[in-house]
Amino acid sequence: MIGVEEAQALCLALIPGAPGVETVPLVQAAGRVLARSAATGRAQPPFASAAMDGYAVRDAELAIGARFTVVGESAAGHGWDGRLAPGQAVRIFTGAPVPEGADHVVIQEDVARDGDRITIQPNLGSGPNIRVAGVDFPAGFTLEAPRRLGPADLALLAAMNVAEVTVARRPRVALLATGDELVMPGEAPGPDQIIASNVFALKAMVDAAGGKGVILPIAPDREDALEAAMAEMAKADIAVTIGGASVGDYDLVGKVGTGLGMERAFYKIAMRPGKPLIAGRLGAVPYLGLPGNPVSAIVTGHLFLSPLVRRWQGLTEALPTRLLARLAQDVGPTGPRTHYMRAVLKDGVVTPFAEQDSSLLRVLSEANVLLERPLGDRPRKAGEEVPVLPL
Ligand SMILES: Nc1nc2c(c(=O)[nH]1)N[C@H]1C(S)=C(S)[C@@H](COP(=O)(O)OP(=O)(O)OC[C@H]3O[C@@H](n4cnc5c(N)ncnc54)[C@H](O)[C@@H]3O)O[C@H]1N2
Ligand code: MOO
Repeated sequence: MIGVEEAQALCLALIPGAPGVETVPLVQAAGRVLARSAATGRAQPPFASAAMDGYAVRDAELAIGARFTVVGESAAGHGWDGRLAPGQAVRIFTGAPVPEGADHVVIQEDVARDGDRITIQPNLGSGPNIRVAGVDFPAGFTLEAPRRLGPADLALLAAMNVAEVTVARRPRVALLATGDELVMPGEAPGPDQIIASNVFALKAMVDAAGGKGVILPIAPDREDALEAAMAEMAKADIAVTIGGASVGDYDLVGKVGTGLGMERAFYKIAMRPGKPLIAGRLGAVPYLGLPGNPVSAIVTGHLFLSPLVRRWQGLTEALPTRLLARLAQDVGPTGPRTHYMRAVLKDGVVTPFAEQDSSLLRVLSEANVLLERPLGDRPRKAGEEVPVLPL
């Protein structure tokens, strides 16, 4: 069995190359991955601008008790287009262009005004309260691709006067639950049946990673039906089956995949939960066969499927975030598989749940991190630093 890191590398290598792209207006670009770097011809601010409301003067003339004549006004959107002469001041407001000749904005709290005369008061601050042209970004600035566009990026692009951006297409991820025991929520289960659950988590994870999760009709444990459903999945950008990955007589996914010409990258990894994971290509499409146990499917989804969706969009940083936290309690040694324990992280301290069975959705829903216990690890004491993966 291969380790998690090696498996993740093999998995990411299944991605065909540069993503398909589309151009969208800025208002639709939140969360999308920038596929072409965006450049601007503008500087921001485009002119030296006031950072405070007050009076623009010459710095060299500033002194407590100094007097100036107010000769004009510069407001945001309406500058004053004269040139400041000695002894003159211009009334100025935040965001307004600083007039030529001025190099200091005295805030109005530091000034006494009488008609068109101002006198500098003893509480004079240091200034200069001016934002130089291009201090935010210069003309020619480029926001580099690839990059997931967050709220601040959208504001930055807008300030750059970029109205539309070229982003990676959202990959269509086909999610196929398999098993005679499954019905969809809202249907009437037979006495030996349960409700298909993990596909809903996986769709949410795919969507959050920037893809479009598509839940297909449940495939029964019959070779012909599974073959038809899996062949259909090869039309998606990423194909995922859930369940039927293990060694039971009705675990048919590997066999049917092989019959369809699946090129296998690996089968089984040294992790718990999630050992019977399959990865490969169905036709040209990256394929994952996730184990059926709800927690196993969701944990392997977090470690393998979400990264695949991110890498498909061209992101180089595709793997889950890993942080360090202190153990709340002693934990024992690990066995031959890296254990991803469901746990709660609070104030930098991580507490694993006592119950770790891979069928327990209620425990998973209480967890906010996976506590990563590397295979073959020694016992760890309360207070030791350990890696955690936020969920
Ligand atoms: N003899 C062995 N038995 C098992 C092994 C093994 O190595 N030797 N591995 C175990 C491990 S680890 C896992 S994980 C499971 C995974 O098996 P499968 O991927 O074949 O999953 P199924 O057998 O189809 O289902 C397992 C379990 O999960 C339920 N399930 C399946 N799909 C869904 C779904 N979409 N939503 C909710 N629940 C689902 C299914 O009813 C079973 O209870 O195999 C172990 N066995
Ligand atoms: O690894 Mo299975 O995924 O233990 O339940």
